[in-house]
Amino acid sequence: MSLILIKNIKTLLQARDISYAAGQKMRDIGALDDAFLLIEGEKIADFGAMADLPQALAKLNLTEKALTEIDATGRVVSPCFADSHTHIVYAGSRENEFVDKIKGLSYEEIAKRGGGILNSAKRLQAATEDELYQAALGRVKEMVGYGIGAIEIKSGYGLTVADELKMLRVVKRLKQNTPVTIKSTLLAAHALPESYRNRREDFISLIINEMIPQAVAEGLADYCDVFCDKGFFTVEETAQILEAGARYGLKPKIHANELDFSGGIQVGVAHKAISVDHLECTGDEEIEVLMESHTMPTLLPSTAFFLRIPYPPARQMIDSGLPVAVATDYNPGSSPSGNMLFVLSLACLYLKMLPEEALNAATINGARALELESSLGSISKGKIANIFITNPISSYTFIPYSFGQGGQLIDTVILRGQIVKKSGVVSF
Ligand SMILES: N=CN[C@@H](CCC(=O)O)C(=O)O
Ligand SMILES: [Zn+2]
Repeated sequence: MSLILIKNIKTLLQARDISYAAGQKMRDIGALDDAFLLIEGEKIADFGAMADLPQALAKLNLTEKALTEIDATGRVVSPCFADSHTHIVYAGSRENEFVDKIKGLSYEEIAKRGGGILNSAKRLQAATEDELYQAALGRVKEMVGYGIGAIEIKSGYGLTVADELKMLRVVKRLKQNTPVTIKSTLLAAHALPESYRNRREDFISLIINEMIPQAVAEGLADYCDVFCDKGFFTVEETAQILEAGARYGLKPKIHANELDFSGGIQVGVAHKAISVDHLECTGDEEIEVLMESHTMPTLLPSTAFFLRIPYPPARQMIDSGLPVAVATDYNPGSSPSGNMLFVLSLACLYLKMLPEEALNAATINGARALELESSLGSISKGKIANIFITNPISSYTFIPYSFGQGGQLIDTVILRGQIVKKSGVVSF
């Protein structure tokens, strides 16, 4: 079995067994200075202070094992980020809408003119599964370069039975062919197709009677999602779809309260959603509902940045005792970037989160928003060894501080105990 020893680590983050961090506890990032980390096979075997390394090594039979040593002097080592909300299976970009937006059109106005999600749907329907797979694989590699080791990927640009399944088959291939931990979500209720303009109920029936059963029969979906917001799907429609999903064993992770106080948070919590995501329009009432739930509030600051809409009240949420996760929402319309490092900077600057809170939100809380907290998100013995090593930096606060960095901040990424990024190059 392979053995990797990372030694002389300047600071090891999340060095503890934890399943999520909420409220005041988000200020603690479990930092251990002058540390080592031992990886055996796919898993974290041990970690601790450098002073304790000889004892840890004595416990291992080194003569039988090939040992790779990495000197992490001056570097920060962290569990990889878990990006719990993305739409990275898509065809073509939407920079023409970017220009419309600069000229003053809102997201909803662009959508009403046949732009937005319907524009991406047209392009996706014309693309082959292979073309979509190659493009999405490139995005997965790019995201690994930013230190991401787990990704949720949604459908929602297909909008026909065949095309939604085509998207989910691409996600299945990514699950099988990459070392990244991937979860897939059926988001058939992402936008109402033009052909259903005057018969919404027919589209809801199609989702309930065909898309959900077929996606589940092929083993293509882990979760079920609805864009519950003004101009998209109502609370009643959302409830109908989530109930149908539940009958087929799909738990909800939903888009809620991005464009309005839509009731999305309430309907998500009522249906025991694993997460409710976006939450730009959140007030006291919504926070109270979240406080009484196990649902992870998931914030997507690069979307608010790109759409120039108000940021969600993260400070109020955390100060009320809630946990929050952050994710990239990587998609061609509202967040054309999978750069979690930039998301951390936005979380600090505009969500007013402390660096420790932002790092918790992107690691252990992101893992929890994917139900992966028992195997990922912290440095605990027995968890899967998904970790990144930065270039030499002055402190972990440098990560969100140095905004606009590309993946060059991250020197090495290890996924399932294998080095997949070294000296800036991702390969798998
Ligand atoms: N808000 C809904 N869905 C995506 C945007 C999709 C698009 O504009 O293509 C989001 O999460 O931001
Ligand atoms: Zn989204």
